Amino acid sequence: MPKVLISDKMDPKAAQIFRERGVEVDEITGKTPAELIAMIGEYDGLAIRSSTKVTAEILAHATNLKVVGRAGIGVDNVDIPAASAKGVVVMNTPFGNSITTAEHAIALMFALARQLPEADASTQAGKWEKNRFMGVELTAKTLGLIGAGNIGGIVADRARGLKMKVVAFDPFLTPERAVEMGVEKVTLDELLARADFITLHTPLTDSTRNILSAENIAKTKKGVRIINCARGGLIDEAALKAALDSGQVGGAALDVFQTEPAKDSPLFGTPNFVSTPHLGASTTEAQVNVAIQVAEQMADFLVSGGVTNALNMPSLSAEEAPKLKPYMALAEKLGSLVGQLTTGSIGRISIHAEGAAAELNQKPLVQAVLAGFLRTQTDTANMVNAPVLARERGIEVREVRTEREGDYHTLLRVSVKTEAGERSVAGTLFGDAAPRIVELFGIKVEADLDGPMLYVVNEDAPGFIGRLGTALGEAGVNIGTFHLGRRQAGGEAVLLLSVDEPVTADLLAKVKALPGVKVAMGLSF
Ligand SMILES: NC(=O)C1=CN([C@@H]2O[C@H](COP(=O)(O)OP(=O)(O)OC[C@H]3O[C@@H](n4cnc5c(N)ncnc54)[C@H](O)[C@@H]3O)[C@@H](O)[C@H]2O)C=CC1
Ligand SMILES: O=C(O)CCC(=O)C(=O)O
Repeated sequence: MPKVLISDKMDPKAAQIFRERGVEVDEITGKTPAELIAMIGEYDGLAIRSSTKVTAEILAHATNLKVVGRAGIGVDNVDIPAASAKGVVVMNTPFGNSITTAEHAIALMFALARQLPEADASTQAGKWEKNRFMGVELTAKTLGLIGAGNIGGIVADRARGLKMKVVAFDPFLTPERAVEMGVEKVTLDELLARADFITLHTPLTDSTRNILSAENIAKTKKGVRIINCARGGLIDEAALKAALDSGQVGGAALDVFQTEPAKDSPLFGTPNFVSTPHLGASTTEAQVNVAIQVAEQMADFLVSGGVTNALNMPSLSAEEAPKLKPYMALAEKLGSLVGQLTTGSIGRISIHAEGAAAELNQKPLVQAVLAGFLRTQTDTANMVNAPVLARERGIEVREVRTEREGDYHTLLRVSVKTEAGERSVAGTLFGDAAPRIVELFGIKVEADLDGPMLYVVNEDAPGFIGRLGTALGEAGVNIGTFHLGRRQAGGEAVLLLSVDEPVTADLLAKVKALPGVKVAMGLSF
């Protein structure tokens, strides 16, 4: 039974779903990195929010870990390259807390416009300072949206309901989507110059870090009010403090900080500064949503191989997964076969699906071929990191589909382009379940690829098989299965033999010494 650790506070629905779906679950929150390192080895899945930092060091000790599930959106607390290198799938729940977070941004905008926290503190202190707190209306003001994705889109919708004009800076926002959202797409400089309120809704990346730098804050309209419910690091906090002190910025509300938990900040106590402790996603509704979603996604993956909302794997529904399973095994074997039989650099790998195979989700098949192929070059290759490794090695990957059936009702062909030309292997499924290779470099064969194997190319001549059998017998090697194919009578023939022991260099030397042998290699699957 797979076992999951919930290491951050999560709605109890998550644990309930894991149990109902046959996944054992421990809820242990508030552990230090060292404590997590000590315990992570026993878990297949790790369900987190933003407190647990899934570092390369923790992943290095996660010997059984298959999936990290983030009950939320931002995954900047997960080292995704390190997870991918280990073959650990990283999932998030991209929509479960969007409305809640957008509402928090709107709440903070009102808090700034009417100085609600300060007015509340003053009133409760018995001061009744009616003349001190003069607010501004939101109606007809310009809201500058930096990042117009899911949350930005909801904020824009609510702001338009408040009769605000919304301008948006987002390099990936299409003009059509901007029209649909009712926002005006502008450059960053234009937004800075025009906005009365600025709200940030981008992930933290190299291109967004310090997007509100001292230089950009200086370009804003005097008295602008700034809201950040996305990620600390988008705003230069020292520059924000200086701009609040000088009055360039009329108010700022931060839900997120460069360093969290933010227990101390020069911003604390600054007039017109409002803060919340990363509460953007903290509503009952959002936490139930993300808890249910993360548990369902992780259970699907651990129990039936379904992949949803993964950041480092193509999606695969829980219904598709069992159907794809034997194809993935075939794809991986074909990739491995072609990798073991090819020497020299590979410029391109093409994966051609024919007949029933062409109707399937191709992405996981392609990744399985690449993983099988690359594992012949590096032990670290897996389904998750294979596309990145292929790209790093300059291998072009092509996908071709032909729905029409050929000789087989379903066929996968893997071709590699080398300096010596294009070579291909092909395989099918017998009874829709058992992978069989049916073509090897243009020669028809019919073989299962399993365990240690001996691959021989020889001139087709009477007596050869007997001599090979004798050589193997004399070396004490037992033959499991024996598959033979040839281009034409008397031409080039191919032999694939499964043997009970790995093929040794000694045995290969003996086989190579037999008359007519052109190639002899040991393979393993
Ligand atoms: N405070 C909280 O509790 C929460 C914070 N968040 C944060 O909110 C962020 C946004 O979430 P979603 O809207 O769901 O993400 P999203 O992926 O739907 O939208 C992000 C938008 O940022 C845009 N973008 C990327 N680079 C940009 C750049 N250099 N300049 C301007 N725009 C850029 C993208 O094109 C995209 O439209 C998340 O990355 C997460 O960090 C999310 C949920 C809760
Ligand atoms: O889980 C939380 O409270 C934080 C949510 C968040 O920051 C996110 O989903 O990106």
